[in-house]
Amino acid sequence: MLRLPEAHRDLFKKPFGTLYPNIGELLPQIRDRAVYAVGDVVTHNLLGAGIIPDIAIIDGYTMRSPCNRSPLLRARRLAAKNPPGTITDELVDAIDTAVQNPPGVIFVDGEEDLAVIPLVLAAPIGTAVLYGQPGEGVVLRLVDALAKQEAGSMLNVFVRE
Ligand SMILES: CC(C)(COP(=O)(O)OP(=O)(O)OC[C@H]1O[C@@H](n2cnc3c(N)ncnc32)[C@H](O)[C@@H]1O)[C@@H](O)C(=O)NCCC(=O)NCCS
Ligand SMILES: Nc1nc2c(ncn2[C@@H]2O[C@H](COP(=O)(O)OP(=O)(O)OP(=O)(O)O)[C@@H](O)[C@H]2O)c(=O)[nH]1
Repeated sequence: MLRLPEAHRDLFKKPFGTLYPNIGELLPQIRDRAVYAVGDVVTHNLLGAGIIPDIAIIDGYTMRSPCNRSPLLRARRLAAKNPPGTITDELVDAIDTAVQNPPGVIFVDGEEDLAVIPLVLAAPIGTAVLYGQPGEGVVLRLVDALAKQEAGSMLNVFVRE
């Protein structure tokens, strides 16, 4: 697995894209795009806005029950262990499987926040990636060459264990 050194955590606390106070404000940006969501609240709010993410990465109970309802029922269901502060090979493999055969819901046993990095690296150009910024709102990153380059350099600060 890859571990995020304590010294570099701050690098990941600032938004890795554009911060919006709510999903409603970014809807025009993601219409006609594949949407990948990281987090239970983000996924819940996308469904509430009538948007079914092509990939949802969640970790908490909040979403487990709604995932048994129609919108995501037909999605491939994957599981991956991922302790806080890490990116496990299991999570990366689940992301690759879901990207190759969407739609998919990845249930993370642990913490899903850092999944944004491998997700941006695996996502096709043009995909909209959304994740929650605690207490501030939702971050949108449209996947382009720069996003992949930045995600690659963020991955470089991790230590392989
Ligand atoms: C820096 C991050 C990614 C490190 O995550 P890590 O896996 O080590 O988990 P950590 O124990 O730090 O956090 C556990 C959970 O508490 C939440 N959290 C973290 N810091 C705060 C905070 N200051 N206030 C409220 N909630 C917080 C996070 O959303 C996270 O889900 C995380 O702390 C964080 O800030 N996440 C929110 C932003 C995010 O997802 N960034 C990733 C984009 S590349
Ligand atoms: N205002 C607003 N805030 C949001 C939205 N989505 C996420 N957030 C914020 O981001 C935080 C984390 O969102 P998520 O990562 O989706 O929620 P989560 O999966 O329960 O969070 P962790 O498991 O702790 O990572 C939320 O608690 C909110 O503070 C949104 O649509 N609107």
